[in-house]
Amino acid sequence: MGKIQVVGAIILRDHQLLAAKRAANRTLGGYWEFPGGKIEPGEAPEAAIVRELQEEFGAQATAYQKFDIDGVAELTIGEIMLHCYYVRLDSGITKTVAHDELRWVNADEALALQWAPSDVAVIEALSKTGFNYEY
Ligand SMILES: Nc1nc2c([nH]c(=O)n2[C@H]2C[C@H](O)[C@@H](COP(=O)(O)OP(=O)(O)OP(=O)(O)O)O2)c(=O)[nH]1
Repeated sequence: MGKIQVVGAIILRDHQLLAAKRAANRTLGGYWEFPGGKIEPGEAPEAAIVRELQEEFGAQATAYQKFDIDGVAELTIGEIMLHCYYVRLDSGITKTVAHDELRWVNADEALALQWAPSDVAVIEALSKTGFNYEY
C-alpha cells in the first residue's frame, strides 16, 4: 500500500497546544491529532495546512517552520507519513466539521491524551520543548 503524506498543525498559545479529537465516524475516530489532513498531489505542505484549517475550522492561518521529527505509522489504509509545522492562527475558529472536541493542553496534559499512532513520537518530542515557539 502507498504512503499517505499528511500535514499536522502545531498551534501554540501561552505554552499550550491545540489538540483535536477526531470525530467518532472517521478513520481513527476518537484519537487525538494535530489539525490538518492529507496533502493533495502537487500541493506544498504549507499550502495544505492553510487549506485544511480553512476547511475544517473556517480559520485563516500561516504556516511557519517545520518540526524536525516526522511521524510514521502503518495503518490498514496505508503508511501514514506525518509532517508537522508550527502554525499561527490569524483569525478565530468559526466551525468544526471533522472533530468532536478541541482542547488547549499543556505538555503534561498532551502526553496523557490518546494520540493517533503516527503522532505519538511527535508529541513526545514536542512536549520536551515546553510548547515554546515565537511566531
Ligand atoms: N489531520 C491529521 N491526520 C492524521 C494525523 N495523524 C494521523 O495518523 N492522521 C491520519 C488520519 C487520516 O487517515 C489521515 C488524514 O486525512 P484527513 O484528515 O484528510 O482525513 P480524510 O478527510 O481523508 O477523512 P477520512 O476519510 O480519513 O476520515 O491521516 C494527524 O495528526 N492529523
